[in-house]
Amino acid sequence: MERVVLITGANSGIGLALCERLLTEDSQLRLCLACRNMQRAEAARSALLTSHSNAHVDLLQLDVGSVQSVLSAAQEVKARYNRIDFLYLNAGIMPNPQLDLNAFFKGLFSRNVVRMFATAEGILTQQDRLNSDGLQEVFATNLFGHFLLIRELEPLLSRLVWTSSSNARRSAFSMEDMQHREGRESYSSSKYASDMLSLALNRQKNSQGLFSSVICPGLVMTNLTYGILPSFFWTLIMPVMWLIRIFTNTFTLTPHNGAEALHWLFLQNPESLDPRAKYHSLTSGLGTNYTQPRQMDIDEGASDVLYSKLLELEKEVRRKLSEENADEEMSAVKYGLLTLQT
Ligand SMILES: NC(=O)C1=CN([C@@H]2O[C@H](COP(=O)(O)OP(=O)(O)OC[C@H]3O[C@@H](n4cnc5c(N)ncnc54)[C@H](OP(=O)(O)O)[C@@H]3O)[C@@H](O)[C@H]2O)C=CC1
Ligand SMILES: CC(C)CCC[C@@H](C)[C@H]1CC[C@H]2C3=C(CC[C@]12C)[C@@]1(C)CCC(=O)[C@@H](C)[C@@H]1CC3
Repeated sequence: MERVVLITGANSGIGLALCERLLTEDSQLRLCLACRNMQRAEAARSALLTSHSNAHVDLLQLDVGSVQSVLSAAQEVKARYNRIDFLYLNAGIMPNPQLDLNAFFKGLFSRNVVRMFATAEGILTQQDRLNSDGLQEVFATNLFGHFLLIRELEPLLSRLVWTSSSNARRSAFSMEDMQHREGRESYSSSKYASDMLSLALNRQKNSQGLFSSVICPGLVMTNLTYGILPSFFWTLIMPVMWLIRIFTNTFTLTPHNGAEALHWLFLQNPESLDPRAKYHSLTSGLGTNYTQPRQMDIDEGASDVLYSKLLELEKEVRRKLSEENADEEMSAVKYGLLTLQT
């Protein structure tokens, strides 16, 4: 039977590389590229069809950062497919990243240098903002939109794979401020929250046949990293990066290498996976790719609390949306009556 794989943020970087790798693995797959920008989605589809001319590649308009868009896209998915074999929750943003050069140079001469290169701990901050749904943009995109999509598609789903990050850190996340309104590490917080949510989903849903995993692709040259330093700079220092790769196998560098763990999970039996592990894409100094599980720093109790808080927020957001829709209908009726009278 034809398997259906839906990938969010599939038009560039790691998501697009994953599409290439999955089509090479199984040319009979039906891929659904869920993207916010249809022009970029079309370009990605054309690129995939150039290398896999008989591939089945569908497009879906989805802005994971918008509640309305997620709900409409979910309706469309339910109309199109009976089931989704794999849902890759890959779309992600890191807006206005700022590198603390002082901390970076201090870190270079500290015992934590390898850890700094692997996780960017202590050297990277972001500036977040509210979106039109009144949610913090990074939280909405990296976590909540995906949560809502899962909730909408649940009966169709069996495997979930989150593109998380080794930048996810417990100390960046606060249960009292899960959207990270206060701090300047919204990316780290959202990725830690996705790790927790994955564990909670496994705890709640494994018995119903739904399995969730998280991966870290390593440091990869994509639009996301070109937002931190310009692409010409990365190209300039590439020899240094290859050198660093000898000491930290987390410098996977290319989207193809970064997609290693995403591809590896596609080939695994879900029962054999560890719900508390993050699966890391790694590349050795000689350029060999492999996947390695590493334990996550997560409490089961806390992950359940986050799950309940997300359910509460979902209720609130849905109520707000239906009130807005009712208001709009009311003004349309009033406007209709007015035009009838005049
Ligand atoms: N690059 C790296 O070193 C690392 C990346 N990651 C994670 O990997 C994932 C993929 O990122 P990467 O490939 O690096 O970067 P890219 O910027 O190339 O890819 C991100 C993808 O997400 C899409 N996207 C962003 N916001 C939305 C939205 N609101 N709705 C729908 N799609 C959206 C982008 O679409 P558009 O083109 O329209 O912007 C793009 O296709 C992210 O979750 C990122 O956090 C994790 C660790 C390291
Ligand atoms: C190597 C160069 C001489 C200097 C590069 C310094 C920094 C720009 C990088 C060092 C560690 C990097 C890193 C990320 C971004 C760029 C660095 C801070 C990430 C935060 C990118 C997104 C992720 O999700 C993480 C896994 C990356 C961790 C390492």
